[in-house]
Amino acid sequence: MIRFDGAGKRHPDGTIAVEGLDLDVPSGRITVLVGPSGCGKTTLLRMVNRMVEPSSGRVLLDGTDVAELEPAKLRRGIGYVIQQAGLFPHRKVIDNIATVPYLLGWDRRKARARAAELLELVGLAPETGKRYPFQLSGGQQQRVGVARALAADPPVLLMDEPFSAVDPVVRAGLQDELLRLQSELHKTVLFVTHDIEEAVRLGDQVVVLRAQGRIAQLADPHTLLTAPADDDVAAFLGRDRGLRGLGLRPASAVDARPVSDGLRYGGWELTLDDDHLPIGWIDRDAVTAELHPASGYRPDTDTLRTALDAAVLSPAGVAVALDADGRAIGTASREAVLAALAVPGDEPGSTTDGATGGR
Ligand SMILES: Nc1ncnc2c1ncn2[C@@H]1O[C@H](COP(=O)(O)OP(=O)(O)OP(=O)(O)O)[C@@H](O)[C@H]1O
Repeated sequence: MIRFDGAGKRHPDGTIAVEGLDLDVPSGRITVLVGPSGCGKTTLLRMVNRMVEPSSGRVLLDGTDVAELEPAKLRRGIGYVIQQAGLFPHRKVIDNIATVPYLLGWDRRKARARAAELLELVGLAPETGKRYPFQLSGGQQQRVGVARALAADPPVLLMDEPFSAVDPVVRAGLQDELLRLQSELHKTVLFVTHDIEEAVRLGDQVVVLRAQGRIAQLADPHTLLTAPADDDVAAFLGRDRGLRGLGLRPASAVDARPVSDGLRYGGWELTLDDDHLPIGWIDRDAVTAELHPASGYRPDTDTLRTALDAAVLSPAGVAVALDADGRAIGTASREAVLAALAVPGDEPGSTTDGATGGR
């Protein structure tokens, strides 16, 4: 775990970059620092690997004050990914990735074998390793940057706006990739962005900062979107924050009506075959028994967004909950899906565990 314990930074010219922050960054999770330009995000991130020394307070890594650790050694145990990847232009991709293993004194063959493994892990073809950074696209360079940060298998990853220099489509791909990697690797990730969309997509917890590194809110993405701490946070989250929450909440949160409780909604009836596979909706008042497509969602793997989409597309306004074999297990109206967006018992401004508040 990384702990900021009253960590502050006052520069010699008197600028207070960070006033003094208490924050716990839990192990094995992604914590995102988000906030307007100049609020101190990069300063906080760099305090962890001692690229910035706090002028007050401490930063603890698994209980040890990083100030007691030798910087070069500390940094070898912390992956660091920055905007534009920051690759060495004169070194082949494979050697860029192997930078830290070389520094750790691994022999060349072992270091390159590890780098080749990492190329694959971040979704790049083996031949990419032989190229120079300028021969890669921006998105590919960022992948190399991530691979390089992971080379010595550090438990901690610091990521400073790593995806902000690429276009939105590539960026979404890189975000997916990071989530996939994290589901395998379980690193302690501290991720800086000024993009709230990225923050709620990636963060297990999101720390919204105001000027001088003060915490405006610390919460999981869903709580943040549905219960912003105050008007400033709500404004920062944007007007469509409620809709964005749909993509974050699992469809299992919907209180679906079991198939055994009936398949009629007003004049519409869902027909199933003998195996409970949906055939379609029938308008019971219509003269002909025309079948209308039944759209469904998987409660175990989909989000509320998919469930709502299925409900909206259905002529009855009802989504069909399906099991892994496509059998109907329940039905959920638009209203039922939307009701799942509300978090019972959550008070506006509540924070998650691990928050120790700002000063
Ligand atoms: N060496 C320095 N001397 C004086 N002030 C500095 C120095 N480095 C940073 N600052 C100031 O500290 C504040 C925080 O900077 P920091 O780079 O941490 O912000 P940030 O939130 O990462 O910003 P951005 O999103 O624009 O990258 C800013 O006001 C910045 O101008």
